[in-house]
Amino acid sequence: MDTIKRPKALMMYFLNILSLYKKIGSIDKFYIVNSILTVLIKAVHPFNSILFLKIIVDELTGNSNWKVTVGYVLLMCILELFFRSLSAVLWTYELRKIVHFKSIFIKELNLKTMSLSYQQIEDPKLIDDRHKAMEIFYPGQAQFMDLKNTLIDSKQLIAYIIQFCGVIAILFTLSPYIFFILLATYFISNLLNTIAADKEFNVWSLSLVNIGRRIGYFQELATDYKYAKEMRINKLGQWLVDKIYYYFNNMKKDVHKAVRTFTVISMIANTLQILVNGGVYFFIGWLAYKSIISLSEVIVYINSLGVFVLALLGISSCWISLQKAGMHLSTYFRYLETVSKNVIPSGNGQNQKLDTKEIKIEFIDVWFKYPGHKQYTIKNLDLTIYPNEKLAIVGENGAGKTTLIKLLLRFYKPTKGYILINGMDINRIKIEEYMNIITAVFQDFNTLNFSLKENLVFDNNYESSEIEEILQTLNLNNTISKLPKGIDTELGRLFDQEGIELSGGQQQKLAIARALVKNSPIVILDEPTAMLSPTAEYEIYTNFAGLTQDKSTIYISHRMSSCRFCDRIIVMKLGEIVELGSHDQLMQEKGNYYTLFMKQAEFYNNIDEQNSISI
Ligand SMILES: Nc1ncnc2c1ncn2[C@@H]1O[C@H](COP(=O)(O)OP(=O)(O)OP(=O)(O)O)[C@@H](O)[C@H]1O
Repeated sequence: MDTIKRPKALMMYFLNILSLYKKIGSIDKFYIVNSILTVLIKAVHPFNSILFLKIIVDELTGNSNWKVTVGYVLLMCILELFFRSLSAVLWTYELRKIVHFKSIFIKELNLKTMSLSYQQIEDPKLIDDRHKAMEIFYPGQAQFMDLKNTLIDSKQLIAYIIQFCGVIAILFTLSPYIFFILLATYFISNLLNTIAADKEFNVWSLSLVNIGRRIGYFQELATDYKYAKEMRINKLGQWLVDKIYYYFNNMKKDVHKAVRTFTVISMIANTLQILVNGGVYFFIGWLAYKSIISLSEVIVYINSLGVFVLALLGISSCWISLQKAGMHLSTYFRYLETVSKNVIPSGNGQNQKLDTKEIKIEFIDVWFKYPGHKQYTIKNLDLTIYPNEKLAIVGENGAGKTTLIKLLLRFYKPTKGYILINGMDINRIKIEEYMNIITAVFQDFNTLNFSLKENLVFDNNYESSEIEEILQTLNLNNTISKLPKGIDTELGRLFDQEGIELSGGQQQKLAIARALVKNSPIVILDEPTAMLSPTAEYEIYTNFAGLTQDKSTIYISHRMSSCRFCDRIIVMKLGEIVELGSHDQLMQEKGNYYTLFMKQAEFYNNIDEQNSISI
């Protein structure tokens, strides 16, 4: 839970903003020069009129030389033009660069997220950190911080402090007492505003970010095409709209709470400032009335007081927004520093070369429980998958089949035991290299709103003949060749009216084709064929076996008949292997496999009799 603890926290926020500038400086040094110039121009600008007005009034009330007076007026205007033009140029550069930095930072954040292990991206703490880190670039419901405002406010703060010091020096010459009263007012009102901002920020950070995420999610459910079917079939429209409304109401309450405290405290601070400023104006007037100060001095003091008030307000609002930004940047930097669990500690067999010609996979006494769970999902598992073997895994729902695959894919590490490939612990192989030797298609595979070709190869280059052969084997080539743009046709109509919607079965074939195009020596199919008819599944698996002759393949299917072509079949129950052998062996044993197989055969035979559908 992030709450502000001073003064250590303030120092940390300050250092965070400094780190942000350091990071930006490493991308573009000139931006730092631009920032320094911006601060100087902004700091000095108000003194142009203060100084020249005094000189002009002195001239008018003294020598009264109109030529000199006009000269001063012209000089003041030229300097004013110079300050404004330079500010505009610096501002344009600033805005242009902020877009550039945003794109670099978002890229960095995305790469960081992609580099994290599967287990890490499931961690709610990390999900929260990522969400807050992204908010820097896309300020959402929670309105935490915006990169643009942070960069601008940090420069403004320094400029206001310089202005403040300048006018304080001028006001000191008016009266040291006035100086101290103004200083005390500044500290008290700033303190009050900071307390108000803390309270407001805590409401935002502790409550609204979560509500904001929820609302975002419901919004997605209501508008995203992929949920449209469920929403309509189950008539979820009103239910969802009510939920969004409910959370907006909750948000409203928290916003009211935050804003009420902020308003009351700010009003006290502002009243204090107005009273003190009024007192000082009165004092200046009295000094002029008593002829203690001249007309030009009255103008200088009044202008200085105006700059003092603006600088004070500026310091206060920048200070508040920068505290939020500094705090938020802590999460941002923490997220960027999260070490991926995929990274192998140095000196741990890193960079060992793996012979990928013949792959032998060994599970040695593997036990696994999901993070935060007490029960083991995989128990006491010993298994060897021999080079080019076709292995099927069957078992009831929840038996641990997919979990076993997730361990082999390094989404999680075994709690106990080892998984070896050609004798090497898989967790010692570089993740990029590892992902080249293994591929998988899951039940919940995704097709993307890109072209069919991109869905197959992403950004890789493959020979067209290789892709053709695979598409032909999976019976997809006919469908694709009839399309006007062929393999370049976009999938889905989200971005292209001419895009196509594939049937569930065609999508599954596409996902399998994608895995085959990757040409990895280990291929896993975790029941991606559920939408296919038993005949189509059987055909695909048999053709698939032909395409993967020189690969180690693992199949998970609830259709026993589809596993018959495999060299061996393992039956899992409650995380353990309870049977292992070829189809014939297991049928002879008349154990779990036999029972499952016979039940399904009976079921399909009944259907067959009724509907003349054969498996
Ligand atoms: N991310 C997770 N966190 C916690 N528990 C999980 C997670 N994923 C799966 N489980 C649990 O682990 C057990 C095994 O799940 P798994 O998906 O491996 O089974 P399965 O044999 O593939 O089942 P199915 O045939 O239904 O796909 C189940 O009890 C499931 O609830």
